[in-house]
Amino acid sequence: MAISLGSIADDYTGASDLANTLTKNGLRTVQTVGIPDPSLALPDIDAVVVSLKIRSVPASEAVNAATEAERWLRQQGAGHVLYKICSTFDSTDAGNIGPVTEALSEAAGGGGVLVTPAFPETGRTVYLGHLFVGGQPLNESPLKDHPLNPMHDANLVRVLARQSRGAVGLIDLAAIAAGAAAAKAKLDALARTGATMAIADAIFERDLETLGEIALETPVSTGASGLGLGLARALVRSGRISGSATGEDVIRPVGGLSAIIAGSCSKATLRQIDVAERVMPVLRLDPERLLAAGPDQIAAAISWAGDRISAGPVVVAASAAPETVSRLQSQYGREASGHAIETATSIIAAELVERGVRRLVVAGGETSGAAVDRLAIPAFLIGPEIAPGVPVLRTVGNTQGDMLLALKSGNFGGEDFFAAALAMMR
Ligand SMILES: Nc1ncnc2c1ncn2[C@@H]1O[C@H](COP(=O)(O)OP(=O)(O)O)[C@@H](O)[C@H]1O
Ligand SMILES: O=C(O)[C@@H](O)C(=O)COP(=O)(O)O
Repeated sequence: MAISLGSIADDYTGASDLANTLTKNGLRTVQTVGIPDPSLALPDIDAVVVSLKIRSVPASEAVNAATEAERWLRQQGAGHVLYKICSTFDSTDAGNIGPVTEALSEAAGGGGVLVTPAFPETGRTVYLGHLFVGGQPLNESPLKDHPLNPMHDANLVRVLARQSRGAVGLIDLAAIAAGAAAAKAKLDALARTGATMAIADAIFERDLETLGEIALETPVSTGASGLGLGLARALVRSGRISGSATGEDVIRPVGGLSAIIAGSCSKATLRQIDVAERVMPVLRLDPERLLAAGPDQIAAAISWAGDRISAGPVVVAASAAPETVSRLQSQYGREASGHAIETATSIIAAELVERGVRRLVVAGGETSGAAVDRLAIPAFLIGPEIAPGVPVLRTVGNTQGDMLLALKSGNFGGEDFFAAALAMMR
């Protein structure tokens, strides 16, 4: 198997978002969880997205995991490696977007790296280096209240520079509108002046198509699904792959029971939980009691779900509004509370799978990572899209047999997302 495109995703929902975009744009794609064991049989594919859980870990840990994944992807034939980050540039002044991008670039021989989180399909656009989420600058959007990485600056040149060793430049929309050659010349000129990375503006898909063409001429790029779209379309245009991927056969029914686990506290997920409550039982975990008396709360949640699940899907949610999240964090610390809740939701997910759940929806990036790790699922095939950025996934090499999953990024999906997802998972 020689792949055309390799990607390293900094979280698991982001990985399935990217794999979905690549599949929709014609690349036969597999999402692996970490570097797969050599014994895992993968089908004939054009692209691999290696899911890592490195968005909110110490930078040195993220760099080590990502460079190891890059080495593996190059061994599989990848000429270009995309580092998949969040379309909201989810990061802190300590990293990990800058440190990982610089390390991947150094491993590939250096040169300026193109960076853009733009993903117009979900309302993420970049203009003059400033990220907009829907109609709002990043720092005024709900991401200002993110439980792990609150975003307080929309100027990505500034944000990325704070977490990087090298200088950061800007390829503005005017350069991109002038075409691939002009934009590539700008990237090269910035690199000559010492910039290790350049934030690229992008508002429309055509901008991402231009950026994809440029990125393919370099060994490494960093971006969200929008850049994935640009790269995939550039690969298909170049004739290097046939562009005939389809995910329909991936959703062959698996049967079994179904459940939803939510740990995202994003505005979209909070609304989705409220709406689901009209049509299915919802258990709202009490995070304060969960932190104070973990095992009892977890056992109670499993028992609550166990009593109801044979009659239909249930939702178990830790999610809470920003005020509640801040209260808990000031008492227990940001990382400790996030980690304890992720552990709890992952145990609940694994216990429900033990009790026969084979169709599972998980809301939240970190939450999904913890759940998939506990379930020890090695890889996924990519099925049809439920909502922009969220495909149905079918497990590959899973010891519990085939399962269908949806790993939903906190901010993605319409208000009826949970029912819509389960309607596609039989
Ligand atoms: N009630 C709560 N209070 C504090 N933190 C919470 C609560 N519920 C969930 N969390 C934590 O918030 C984080 C949400 O991150 P994540 O799962 O990545 O969601 P998103 O996709 O919205 O970013 C996780 O670490 C989760 O454990
Ligand atoms: O790019 C995106 O917006 C998503 O793919 C993503 O990474 C979102 O992160 P989470 O909300 O933490 O899942």
